[in-house]
Amino acid sequence: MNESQSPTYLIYGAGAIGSVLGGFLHKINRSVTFAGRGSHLLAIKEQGLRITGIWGEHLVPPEEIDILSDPLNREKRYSTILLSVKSKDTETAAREAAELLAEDGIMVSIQNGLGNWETIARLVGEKRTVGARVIFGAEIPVPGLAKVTVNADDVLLGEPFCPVNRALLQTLKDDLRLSGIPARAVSKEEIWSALWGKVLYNCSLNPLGAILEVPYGRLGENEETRMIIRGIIEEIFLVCQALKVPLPYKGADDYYRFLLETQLPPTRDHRASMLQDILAKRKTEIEALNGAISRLARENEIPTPYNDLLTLLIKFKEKRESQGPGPQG
Ligand SMILES: NC(=O)C1=CN([C@@H]2O[C@H](COP(=O)(O)OP(=O)(O)OC[C@H]3O[C@@H](n4cnc5c(N)ncnc54)[C@H](OP(=O)(O)O)[C@@H]3O)[C@@H](O)[C@H]2O)C=CC1
Ligand SMILES: CC(C)(CO)C(=O)C(=O)O
Repeated sequence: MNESQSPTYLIYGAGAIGSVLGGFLHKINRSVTFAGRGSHLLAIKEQGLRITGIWGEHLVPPEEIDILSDPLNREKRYSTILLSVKSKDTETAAREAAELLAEDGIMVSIQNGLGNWETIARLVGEKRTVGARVIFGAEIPVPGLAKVTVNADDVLLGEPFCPVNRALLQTLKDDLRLSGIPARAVSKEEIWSALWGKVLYNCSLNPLGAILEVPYGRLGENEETRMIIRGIIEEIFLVCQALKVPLPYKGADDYYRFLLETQLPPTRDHRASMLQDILAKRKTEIEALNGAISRLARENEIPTPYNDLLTLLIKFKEKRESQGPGPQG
């Protein structure tokens, strides 16, 4: 991007997080195109996109909603693609979006879990791949409405593999901040460390929240769930040690305290995205979270019974929700 050009944003996966990011970028008059599917996309096309919650109200009226399905939009090449699909859809969505990415553009993974950055890099090249750590919460309570529920820290952006188009990366960070979303650009080491830090957080809370069907806060209040959380964390630290992953915490004890005392309080009322997936009968991101930990642990001969069990229970719940409870309930 040269000085005179403005970024062109494509939100690939206009669900909860993508709608909030796209809606906020629209608020500061950036060029934003939405790619999505289902009832939410239909609703924003017909009635516009409404954003509500802790960061205030905003409406993108229907006449200002730019949807990728417009044939002219499919001819365009976008400078900055924000990939905001669930991890199970990364391969397909990134492959589709790769066709629309400018040669010197960036594709930013706005996702939780392990493996997404590598998949994107395989499809668009390491020089166009950017990682993000997002730790604000968003939901779609009804189609057409995106609600910002909680915020635990700034959005972090960084180059996971090698230098990318830095002007675009800086512009994205500046645009997010200008729009009202706290964001920072960080080094390669910090973005990996932040991704794994978020994996620790999601692995500790999401499957338990989804299995027990309670908000995050309840998991920290009960001795039983705290014991399980501790087991999950200790196993992930063993895997990180074996893989030499630079975690932003000194050890399992240190992180356990940080989770309970610092990270949990501002997100106490949040229902894990994994719980929202189960309730909506969607597949979860367990394979990119505890499932990925179990796989990496097996490769390194590390026993991870807590992560293995939670992965199996979530898979059972996914099937039960999609196939129905059966005669015994
Ligand atoms: N929601 C949250 O609070 C947070 C989420 N995250 C992470 O952000 C990522 C996105 O999560 P979230 O916004 O909740 O997910 P959503 O399911 O709300 O949004 C993803 C959207 O992308 C659509 N989609 C999937 N594949 C394609 C495709 N090939 N083409 C077009 N649209 C597609 C989905 O449609 P369909 O539903 O039909 O599959 C869905 O509408 C995840 O990795 C999540 O872990 C991170 C922090 C917080
Ligand atoms: C919303 C958030 C950031 C929890 O704070 C999350 O990561 C999730 O629900 O999976």
